[in-house]
Amino acid sequence: MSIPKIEKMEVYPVAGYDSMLLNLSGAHGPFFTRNVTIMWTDEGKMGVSEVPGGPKITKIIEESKEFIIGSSIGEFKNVLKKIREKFAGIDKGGRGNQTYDERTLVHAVTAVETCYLDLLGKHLHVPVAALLGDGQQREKVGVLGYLFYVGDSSKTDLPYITNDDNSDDWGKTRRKPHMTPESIVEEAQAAYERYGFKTFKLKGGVFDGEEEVKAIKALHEAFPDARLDLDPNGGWSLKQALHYAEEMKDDLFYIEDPCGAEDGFSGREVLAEFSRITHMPVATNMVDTDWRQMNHALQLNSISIPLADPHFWTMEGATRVAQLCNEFNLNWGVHSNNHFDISLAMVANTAAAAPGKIYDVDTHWIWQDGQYLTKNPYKIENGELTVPKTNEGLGVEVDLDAVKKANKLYIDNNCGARDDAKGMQYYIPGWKFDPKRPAMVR
Ligand SMILES: O=C([O-])C(=O)C[C@H](O)[C@@H](O)C(=O)[O-]
Ligand SMILES: [Mg+2]
Repeated sequence: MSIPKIEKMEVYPVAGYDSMLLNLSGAHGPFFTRNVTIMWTDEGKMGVSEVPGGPKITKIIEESKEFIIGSSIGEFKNVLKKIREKFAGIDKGGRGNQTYDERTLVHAVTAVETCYLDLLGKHLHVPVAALLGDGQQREKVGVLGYLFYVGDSSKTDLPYITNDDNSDDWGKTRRKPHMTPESIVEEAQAAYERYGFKTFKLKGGVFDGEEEVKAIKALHEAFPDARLDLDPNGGWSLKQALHYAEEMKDDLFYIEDPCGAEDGFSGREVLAEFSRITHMPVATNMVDTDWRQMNHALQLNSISIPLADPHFWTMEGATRVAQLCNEFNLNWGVHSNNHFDISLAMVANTAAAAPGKIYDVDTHWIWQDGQYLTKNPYKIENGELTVPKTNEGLGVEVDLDAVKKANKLYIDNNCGARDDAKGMQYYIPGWKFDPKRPAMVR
């Protein structure tokens, strides 16, 4: 039997439409960007991946071609090793202070790794989940409803999308402003009706903490059985975090990055103090984003729910974090950014391979649902994604015409990496990011 070899590879920087979602980093612009990579084998099969956008990541994936073209799908780990060696040291600044990860190499390695895994799964007739860690653990993966405060895009002259989906309340409401506790509940209700979520996460770090506490209390009243999470991305001081946590202790199921580095102490140290005082389950996608940080976070007992995004841990790395969580009595979850349906398939397969009792995974998909780059997108039903054991590879068929259209949208609008300050400056002239102040508090 011959082993397929990679004959061709293309990286497509792509853009899709987004709502004016608010967070500590500011306001999402009208377009979100991603890098879609496609590899073709000499047997004519396609392997696909999706990672965060921006030209720095595009460039590394492009410059990795020399190791990829001509390799067999069995050689993928050696290829990844060569890429890691060639670009070692380029992410010296780490993930940065923004809500999103500003590294480049981890994302580029994920882009390449996922294409090979997709091809291997197709070649071996198994889902990617079966190739990761200890193999596929489940077919159903719980997903949370990711709620955001949404700004009034009509206050800007930016080309935000409106009226793109009038099929139900969720489609209608997701492009409208949501700035009060009542309106956040309406958002949750509409999302629940379409997707059936059992867990909701509210993105905080937007208003003064007291206001966000009100939104959580309103959500708890409206959905008394739902598991709730609030994530201000480390924007509160330890003192503030302790105060708000006390107020929400009967409402939250867990809390995410309530505080972070301050006064010369690392985020891991400060979260360790928070955890010890409150005994609350604490999730993070900010302080244990690589193994060195994870080592310190574990020694300090800083957190109990590492959110291992496969886009910045790689699919194999995120599964390894899940194995560790399972052995060490931690709970594994997933972080996300805006994404298309290829990433949805990546998250579904990784979570399907995560052993033990995992938390409902994050996804921004509900804000993009309808903008498909595949012909058979995964669906969220009853708050779950399904990865059938009969799937092959990621379980999606890429729609090349749709990818090319999304690439044109990226080029025509001069898109690049994410910048949430621009949209925010329409609300507050001269607005600048401050990792310790909610976006609307200036
Ligand atoms: O859990 C998180 O921190 C995120 O999802 C980070 C994202 O950057 C979120 O803040 C967003 O999309 O604005
Ligand atoms: Mg977070």
